[in-house]
Amino acid sequence: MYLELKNVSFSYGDAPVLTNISCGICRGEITGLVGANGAGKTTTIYNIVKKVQPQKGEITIDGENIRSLTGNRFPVTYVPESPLYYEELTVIEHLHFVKALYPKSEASIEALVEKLNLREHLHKVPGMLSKGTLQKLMIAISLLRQYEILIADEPFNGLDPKQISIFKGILNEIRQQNKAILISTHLLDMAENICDKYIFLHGGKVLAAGTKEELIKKYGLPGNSSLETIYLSLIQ
Ligand SMILES: Nc1ncnc2c1ncn2[C@@H]1O[C@H](COP(=O)(O)OP(=O)(O)OP(=O)(O)O)[C@@H](O)[C@H]1O
Repeated sequence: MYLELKNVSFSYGDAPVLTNISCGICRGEITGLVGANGAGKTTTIYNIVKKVQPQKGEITIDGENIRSLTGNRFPVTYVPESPLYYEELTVIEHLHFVKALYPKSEASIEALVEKLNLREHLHKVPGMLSKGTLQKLMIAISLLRQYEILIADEPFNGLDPKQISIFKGILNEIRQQNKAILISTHLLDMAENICDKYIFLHGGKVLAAGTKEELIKKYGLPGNSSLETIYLSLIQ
């Protein structure tokens, strides 16, 4: 595993949210972090992107604790669930700002603007953007950083079918570059459509993890079971 969570537990105050989470993601794969509302997907991501710290356990990348990977040595980029931006900067100013922070990143502003159909919005501030266009700005920003791991929290929120298809194409390119991808979603058909592996979170615990075929075999389910069938049979 490239990124690994080992027995991670986390509470907000006294309320335990994650209990002994152990799982990981590999390079060259898209892993779906799947679970119901409140299962702990965003909190797991917050622990990985260092927004919060686990009270127990550790998170490693290539065997090294993420606490010791500071600055540009921390190879994670992140698409947040709720957009984060500067009210006063336009779309193009956001892109130049992030690009300036990561001068060694090979991503090109021009290519991303083209790919994500952002050209007509370049001189607008975030308050003037639709939800989907704001989400595309968040995706563009995340891809401008230098990274080996892309983490996206409910990235399909607000995207129309064409933009979902474009984003799926981008994810495939990133997978081909042998980078690791973790996507959180409660949309099981979407996860089944794009992910190589799954981590099922339920009540702050890992219920099961693996490829669809591994899960079907492990739990003795019919060979043609959908991800939804697998998930529903496991949470019962
Ligand atoms: N800042 C916070 N303070 C206290 N409890 C929180 C906080 N943030 C989240 N929680 C609680 O932690 C649990 C897990 O929330 P989390 O947002 O990680 O779940 P999720 O799987 O991402 O859900 P969703 O699909 O609705 O985004 C929930 O019970 C939630 O109420």
